[in-house]
Amino acid sequence: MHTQPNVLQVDNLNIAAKSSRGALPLVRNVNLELTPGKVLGLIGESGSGKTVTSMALMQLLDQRAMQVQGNIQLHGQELNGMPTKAMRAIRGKEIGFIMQNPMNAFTPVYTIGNQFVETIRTHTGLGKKQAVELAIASLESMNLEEPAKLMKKYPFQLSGGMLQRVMIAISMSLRPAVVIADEPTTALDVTNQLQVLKELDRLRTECGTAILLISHDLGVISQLADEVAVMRRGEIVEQAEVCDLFDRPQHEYTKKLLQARPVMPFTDSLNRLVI
Ligand SMILES: Nc1ncnc2c1ncn2[C@@H]1O[C@H](COP(=O)(O)OP(=O)(O)OP(=O)(O)O)[C@@H](O)[C@H]1O
Ligand code: NI
Repeated sequence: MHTQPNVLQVDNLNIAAKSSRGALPLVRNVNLELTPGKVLGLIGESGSGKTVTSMALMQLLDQRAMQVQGNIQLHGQELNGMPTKAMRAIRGKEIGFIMQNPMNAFTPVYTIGNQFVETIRTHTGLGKKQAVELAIASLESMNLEEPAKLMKKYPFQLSGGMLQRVMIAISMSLRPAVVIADEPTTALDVTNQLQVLKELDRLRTECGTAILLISHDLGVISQLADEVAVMRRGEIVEQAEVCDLFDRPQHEYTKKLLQARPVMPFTDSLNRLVI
């Protein structure tokens, strides 16, 4: 069988919170592989370490508070410990990030348009006019109406769901090799959830983007993920192809997670997204 090279490979990731009483382990021995065009789902109860893991991959954890050990390789390039400036060039361009809390992703004092255009221009050679056009097209693809007007607004003038869609538009506009999506649909109503899932699916099929999808919504996971990793208390306890995991969970914890919420019977992933 032909195996595709990994775009993002995480080996032996350990994360600990620094405290006066020493390091408090939050994430232990995590190994993850993201391949082009594939979606890896990450599930696990609240507090199990999903967000901390995703923040570590982006090198967004505060080094004064957290200790991150292990290898995080993007196309073979080590990200862990990379200087801030070099990492900034990768974030957004090579790795798109959809944060669990959209408010944190924006600066309150600049308009949406300002921040969007600035992000595009930082990472591409595009002029102002083309950057504005790209921003507007991306906002439209997220079902956001009157994008030109929207660009003139400030983050606090938008609802959580709208901000979430703007953030997704920004993270997708540069067609990154990797997208890390932390609960991308949680703040959205059903129509917009579907739109986001479709866009993520389009990104992976059209651009071959590798996606890490964190969600507590097993319906979302079953629709989009190819493989699923299950996290419990900072450790991956089980990882399998999505249909195997849903049909034949091995670990007791996975069985409990699946029982906690009724899941739609598994069909061929994503065919159901087409409406
Ligand atoms: N800055 C921090 N300092 C110390 N501990 C932290 C910090 N941020 C998170 N934690 C702890 O790390 C653990 C994992 O939190 P994390 O946010 O990754 O969970 P999660 O799986 O994303 O949960 P949820 O499903 O609720 O989003 C929790 O025990 C949390 O209290
Ligand atoms: Ni989280």
